[in-house]
Amino acid sequence: MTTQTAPALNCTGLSYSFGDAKAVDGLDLLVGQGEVFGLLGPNGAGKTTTMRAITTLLPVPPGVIEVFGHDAARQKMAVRRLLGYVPQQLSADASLTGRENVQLFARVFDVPRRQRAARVSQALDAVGLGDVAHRLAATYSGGMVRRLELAQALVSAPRLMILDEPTIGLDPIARDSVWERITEIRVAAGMTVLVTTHSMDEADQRCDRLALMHLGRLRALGTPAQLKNELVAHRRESGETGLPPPSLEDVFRHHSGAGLNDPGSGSDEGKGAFRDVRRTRRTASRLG
Ligand SMILES: Nc1ncnc2c1ncn2[C@@H]1O[C@H](COP(=O)(O)OP(=O)(O)OP(=O)(O)O)[C@@H](O)[C@H]1O
Repeated sequence: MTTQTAPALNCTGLSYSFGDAKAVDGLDLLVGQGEVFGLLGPNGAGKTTTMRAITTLLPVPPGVIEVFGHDAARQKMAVRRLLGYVPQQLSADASLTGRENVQLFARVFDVPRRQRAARVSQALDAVGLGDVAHRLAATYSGGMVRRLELAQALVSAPRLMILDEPTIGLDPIARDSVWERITEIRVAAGMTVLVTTHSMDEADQRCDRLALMHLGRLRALGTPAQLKNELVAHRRESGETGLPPPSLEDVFRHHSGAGLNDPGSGSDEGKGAFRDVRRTRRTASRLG
């Protein structure tokens, strides 16, 4: 299989533990080229751990993760060259201008020196920051910072873009603006997108397929419509009648026993609380 025909991502039996705690437990995932694939689940489900393993930031054994046919353990650098990653944490430097932030990533990702200036400008234009690239990132709004982080990841022309909660803490207009840019770039560059979100609307409207994780395991997989239809069928078989058509939120409550925004559930109870505070603070400082 060549990198042109291989799936963007093939994950087979991915497991990862922090000490005795299993964060990911035997996950299988196949993401086709060009898909926008949503990884969903309550806090602590294992989504970020999965993404970090795919980016080669966490060690995995050979034969577990392949990116466009390249083994993440054996061909780490080849995999890294194919990826763009926008982590949850702030990755832009407030004391640099927008352009300097993207230039920094161009150097880190070893974009050839002669192409650098053009690639930096292209990435900034692609996220709609070309005109404000001379301004310090400290003066950007939360949505602009997120778009700047997208530009940082884009400058290496990745074939698989990994976005960990790209719209967290943004207002609806900024969210739409971030997604519009992601969609435009994806179509123009034929990029595959793997994204986590806690927003039901985003998952429903923006993702081609979704995987629901809970406590490190895959609980459901399909298009948003398929997942809702499966719940309709389940309700029919169990004699639950008179309910309105299920939303994605209902689907996730069904599979995980909690809504996507509930901090933890079942044996994971309470694990999300501190993380939510940290996240809110991060977002506040980003906006402030
Ligand atoms: N560095 C770490 N050290 C110890 N445990 C960790 C570490 N990172 C994650 N975990 C644990 O692994 C599990 C999965 O965490 P992970 O961050 O992958 O979940 P998540 O689905 O991304 O959650 P969220 O939606 O809150 O980002 C959780 O129980 C978490 O507490």
